[in-house]
Amino acid sequence: MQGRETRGLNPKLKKTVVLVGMMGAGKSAVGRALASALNVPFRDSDAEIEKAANMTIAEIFARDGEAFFRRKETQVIERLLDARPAVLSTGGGAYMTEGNRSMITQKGVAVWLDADLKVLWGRVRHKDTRPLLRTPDPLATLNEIYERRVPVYALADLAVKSEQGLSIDAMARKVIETLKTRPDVLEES
Ligand SMILES: Nc1ncnc2c1ncn2[C@@H]1O[C@H](COP(=O)(O)OP(=O)(O)OP(=O)(O)O)[C@@H](O)[C@H]1O
Ligand SMILES: O=C(O)C1=C[C@@H](O)[C@@H](O)[C@H](O)C1
Ligand SMILES: [Mg+2]
Repeated sequence: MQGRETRGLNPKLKKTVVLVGMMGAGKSAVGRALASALNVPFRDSDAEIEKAANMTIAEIFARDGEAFFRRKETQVIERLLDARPAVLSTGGGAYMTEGNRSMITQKGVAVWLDADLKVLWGRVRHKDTRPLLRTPDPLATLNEIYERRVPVYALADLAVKSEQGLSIDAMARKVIETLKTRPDVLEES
């Protein structure tokens, strides 16, 4: 997406934008559109872990457990933060660890994609790929995870509200507008 906001302006990304938030917030989908608009690489920690293991996340959780997955997630995020500025979408649980949070804010900028429970459920309910939601009552589980995590996501450097009906490209444009408030992150030239 090379939108009106970026065409001809050539904004320069100086730090990696790390998207954090709940499952279904749009970190992967919006992250891809954002990277394309800013003309920087797109990385996704979940996809990197799956590629390295040659297994899906559900398979990794089942075979090696969540603690193993979390260790891999931290390693992948650390490696990707040391590369040139990019858009990095994280898994929904990555921002819960204090070590991950401080590493992200030190080397990049954390942007919380803040969607409410109804929007999230509408996006994740038809998919069986998220092991944490494989419970007898996945909506109740999503609600519990949401209540527990929201205060932590709120610690992110920046937040962008994801409203119902806002397209992926529109959301990426909204993130760019928010990044423009931080010239140390996005320099307009
Ligand atoms: N703004 C949006 N408008 C419409 N659909 C969206 C929007 N954002 C995301 N989606 C859709 O919702 C689904 C979940 O989005 P996505 O996979 O990007 O979430 P995520 O935050 O990466 O979740 P996870 O933490 O599980 O990786 C996808 O099908 C995606 O296309
Ligand atoms: O919210 C979570 O803890 C998760 C979200 C996904 O992105 C994956 O990282 C995995 O399914 C765990
Ligand atoms: Mg994702």
